[in-house]
Amino acid sequence: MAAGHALQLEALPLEGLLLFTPPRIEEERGLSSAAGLARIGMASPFAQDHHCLSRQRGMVRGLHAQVAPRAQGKLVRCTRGAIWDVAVDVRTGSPTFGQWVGVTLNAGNGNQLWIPPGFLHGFCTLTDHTEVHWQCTTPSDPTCARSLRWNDATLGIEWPVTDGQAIVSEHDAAAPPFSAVIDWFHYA
Ligand SMILES: Cc1cn([C@H]2C[C@H](O)[C@@H](COP(=O)(O)OP(=O)(O)O[C@H]3O[C@@H](C)C(=O)[C@@H](O)[C@H]3O)O2)c(=O)[nH]c1=O
Repeated sequence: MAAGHALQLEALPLEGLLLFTPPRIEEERGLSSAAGLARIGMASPFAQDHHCLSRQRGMVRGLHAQVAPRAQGKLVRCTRGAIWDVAVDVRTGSPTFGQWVGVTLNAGNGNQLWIPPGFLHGFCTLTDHTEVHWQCTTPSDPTCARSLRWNDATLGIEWPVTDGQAIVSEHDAAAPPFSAVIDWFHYA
């Protein structure tokens, strides 16, 4: 990538969350963008790739995490449309336990959210036909999967949809409340 087009990196208010904006070179054929965690001294330990399509605006997926021995970090990007992407700190002992951060990820600027193990993840589509891609540090393992109700009042997440507008899966609608989070992760 040409000099002067650096990867932008923003540390978000909850320790461990990082927002990347890779450089994008616009040229006559379209654009080119390259980013590598190695550029900022992080290993790139991804074990699995996911790609999902949400047909409608206002679809909420989450909140999801995987616990040990398959605790999972994720690097999330939106490759078509836009999402409101949310991470919740559920590391027991963390000074920000129960706090959340939300960012808009969109295909236009290619920004990416790094969510380390210890956070729940969820998103709401802001456009129809939204595609999201994420890389995970561990393979999916249903025995380690944990969910929390996306609209739990204790968390107070500001979603761009009301409870009545949101389109959620049966599984996510039946997820337990915040009080179910008991020692899923430990703050180191
Ligand atoms: C995650 C996963 C799903 N599937 C299948 C199961 C199901 O038929 C379909 C959709 O699965 P889910 O309902 O779990 O998909 P979804 O609700 O999109 O789950 C995702 O939500 C976001 C917020 C995350 O953070 C992700 O890690 C993941 O948990 O894909 C697999 O076959 N392998 C996998 O590894």
